[in-house]
Amino acid sequence: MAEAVLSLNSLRKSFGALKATDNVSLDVHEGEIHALIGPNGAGKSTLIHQVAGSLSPDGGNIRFLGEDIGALTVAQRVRRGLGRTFQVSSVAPEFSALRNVMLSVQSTQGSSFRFFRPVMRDRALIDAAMEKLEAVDLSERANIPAAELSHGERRQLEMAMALALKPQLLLLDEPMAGMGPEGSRSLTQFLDALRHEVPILLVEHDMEAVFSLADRISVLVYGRVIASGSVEEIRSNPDVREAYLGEEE
Ligand SMILES: Nc1ncnc2c1ncn2[C@@H]1O[C@H](COP(=O)(O)OP(=O)(O)OP(=O)(O)O)[C@@H](O)[C@H]1O
Repeated sequence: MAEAVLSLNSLRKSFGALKATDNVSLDVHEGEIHALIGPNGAGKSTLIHQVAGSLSPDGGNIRFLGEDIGALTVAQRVRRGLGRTFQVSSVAPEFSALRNVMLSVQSTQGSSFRFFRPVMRDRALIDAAMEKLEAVDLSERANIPAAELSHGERRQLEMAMALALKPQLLLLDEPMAGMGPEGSRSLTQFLDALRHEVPILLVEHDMEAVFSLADRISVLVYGRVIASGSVEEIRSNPDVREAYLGEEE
């Protein structure tokens, strides 16, 4: 099997006596959605922050595209192709949706656009940004200031901005949160297709979405992975039912 796009090996992180990440190993391969689930406080966000680079692990390592990225900053990881829909791709509320995505596209272009005339540069940027807005079904709202978008539309915009950075992997921390049923359904469809372009590490509380999307699921409880496997394996695992799913049924 080809090397994983992302692999976490024996990752550890404590806050005082609390082991928020307790020897976690997991990986994400090309073409897959690996979902990370677990009760509140299990350590999902803490893990995502370590991968993104906003939190340093106490031990273990993180390999991304064959490279140990543990010493890299958040921005360096983004430039390597580690994408996400929070924090880094922060939306400028006064700018239109289009302008926000153009800024993301521009940040991947380096200095190459300087050699074009300004109008040409804008045309190319606009086309590239519109393509991303179309991908997330937001092109009709391209000229609306981000501040005037609905919650769901804003999440679509964040996704377009993340995709504009040409990620090799996407970290999604609760993308369904605050979406209505229709928004969740259309985002589920979108992610279903997106996995073939970019693999995804998905933290999500919406079990319907997780069970319909995940190729693999890892279950985190008190910082430890207590089970990892296919949707069916996780659904039928007695430890998982007791520790987690049972409380919802
Ligand atoms: N900066 C911090 N300092 C101290 N404790 C922290 C810090 N960040 C998280 N924790 C603790 O670490 C544990 C894991 O928290 P984390 O937010 O990663 O869980 P989670 O699985 O993402 O929860 P949720 O599903 O509610 O978002 C919790 O007990 C939390 O209180």
